[in-house]
Amino acid sequence: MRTAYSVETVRAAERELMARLPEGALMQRAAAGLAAACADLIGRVYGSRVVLLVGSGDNGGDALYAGARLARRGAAVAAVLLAPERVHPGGLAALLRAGGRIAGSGTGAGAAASAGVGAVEEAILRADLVVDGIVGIGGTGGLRPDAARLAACVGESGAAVVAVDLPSGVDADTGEVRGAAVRADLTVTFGTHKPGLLIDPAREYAGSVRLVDIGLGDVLPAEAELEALQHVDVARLLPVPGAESDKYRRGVVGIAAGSARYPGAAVLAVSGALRGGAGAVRYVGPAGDAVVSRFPETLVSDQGPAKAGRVQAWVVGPGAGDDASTVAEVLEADVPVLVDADGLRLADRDAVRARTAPTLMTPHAGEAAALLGVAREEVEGARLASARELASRYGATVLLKGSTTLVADAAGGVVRVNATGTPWLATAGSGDVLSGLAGSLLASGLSALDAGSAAAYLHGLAGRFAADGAPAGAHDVAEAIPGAWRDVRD
Ligand SMILES: NC(=O)C1=CN([C@@H]2O[C@H](COP(=O)(O)OP(=O)(O)OC[C@H]3O[C@@H](n4cnc5c(N)ncnc54)[C@H](OP(=O)(O)O)[C@@H]3O)[C@@H](O)[C@H]2O)[C@@H](O)CC1
Ligand SMILES: Nc1ncnc2c1ncn2[C@@H]1O[C@H](COP(=O)(O)OP(=O)(O)O)[C@@H](O)[C@H]1O
Ligand SMILES: [K+]
Repeated sequence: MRTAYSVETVRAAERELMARLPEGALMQRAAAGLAAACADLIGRVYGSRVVLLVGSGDNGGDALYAGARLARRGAAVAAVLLAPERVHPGGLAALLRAGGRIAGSGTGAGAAASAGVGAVEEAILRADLVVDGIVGIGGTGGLRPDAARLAACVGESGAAVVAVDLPSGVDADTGEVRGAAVRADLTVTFGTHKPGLLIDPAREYAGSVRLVDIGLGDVLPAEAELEALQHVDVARLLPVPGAESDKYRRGVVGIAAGSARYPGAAVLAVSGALRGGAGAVRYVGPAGDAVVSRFPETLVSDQGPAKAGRVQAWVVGPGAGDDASTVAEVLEADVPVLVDADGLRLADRDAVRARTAPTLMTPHAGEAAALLGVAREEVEGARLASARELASRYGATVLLKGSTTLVADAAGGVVRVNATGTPWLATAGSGDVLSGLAGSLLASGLSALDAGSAAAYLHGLAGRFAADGAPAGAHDVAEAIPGAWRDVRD
């Protein structure tokens, strides 16, 4: 499991750890890891041109100490000081001792970045490596103008960019980016991931992320704010039939989807459900012929959901058009229900809130925006807050789809994030496959949080396998699910 902790939690853990260690020890651990990661990234340190962007906090201190290590290995290191009068004194002294200099000064100590704006920009543009130590977890609000200008200049440079702890300008706790931010090739983060490193849009600014162990793990609480399942975690969740299994024990998933206008949505939801581990897939709705001709193993009912027979979880909504009564009927069932697509629009909020069995809602950003009464961009810019808010309003588990998929429970607690997907998944019908898959996992007994996050994981992986660098249709994604499943279990 990859976990991420909020700034508040990190601060508390940091205090506890610092009290046990000699002063400065944590920063030395951080700087050592940072310098090693920089060296790995650029390959050859000796003779390389390194520019440090140094804010007045400890993030800048990390950059300076790491810069000193690189200077000792023969790099030409120049520090751009955003607030020279408040720079980390020990870090600056270490850099100067190691032969580094202050950018814009030409000679060494004493001059400020403001002494030569042109020189600073030129240094950034000519650098092999830029180390962004402007601001880390101490950042608040969007970058201030001086810092924003530097971030823009970094964007124009061909240098490799390493962010210290976080790319400056992104919100550590939420993944929101307001205004300018540094775009990094690599982010070297200390002690634990921060939620922002795993959630778009900030995740995109971070590049690849390397975690440096500074000993914080021992003092962090058991429950994180955010967690990302890995192969082993998903493998543990996936239902595997035993010797005594039969199709009912494995779970029956009911799919109430499709319409005369959109029969394909029913077929795709069934295609996902058949690969989700349930023992049987039952279909109710007007697309029975289309479903059976593609998947003869489906149990098709011409009755409504209430009379369709035994079902351990329902999926309702994909391609449902305006069939509000089926959505209402499914919501009355005392089994887990997944509500997707048109179902999200048609579901009565009070009916969802009144349910006692789990409900899993699976909106994309546009659907979530409509439910929250805000613009789509607002949801895309603040995914974590949006998923949590929706979960709380509906008293349901919410899986917010997109480049990073989030799954949040109504009661709060840890939020799961999934990043196995690929932009190739942005293709019509791939969400229908996901809802069938997640519904199937619900039917086999997983909680809404586990079913949603395991389904998102498999679906993302299947998308990668199906696309493999070329466009794939939603049905290709469904067909790649068994391969994803095997990959996870291996
Ligand atoms: N946690 C750990 O265990 C360890 C943490 N370590 C490191 O410490 C870092 C945290 O250091 P920190 O607390 O000194 O804060 P930091 O991120 O440098 O920011 C404060 C500075 O930023 C400024 N500033 C604020 N907002 C801004 C904005 N929008 N735009 C521009 N500037 C802005 C703010 O200015 P001020 O408000 O004071 O004027 C102040 O100068 C952490 O990220 C990690 O790198 C490691 O060394 C070891 C272990
Ligand atoms: N840029 C992206 N990167 C990764 N996954 C994506 C991206 N865009 C969409 N997806 C995934 O593709 C699926 C699309 O679902 P959805 O928007 O409901 O499509 P549809 O309604 O056509 O079925 C979701 O699983 C979503 O997470
Ligand atoms: K930074």
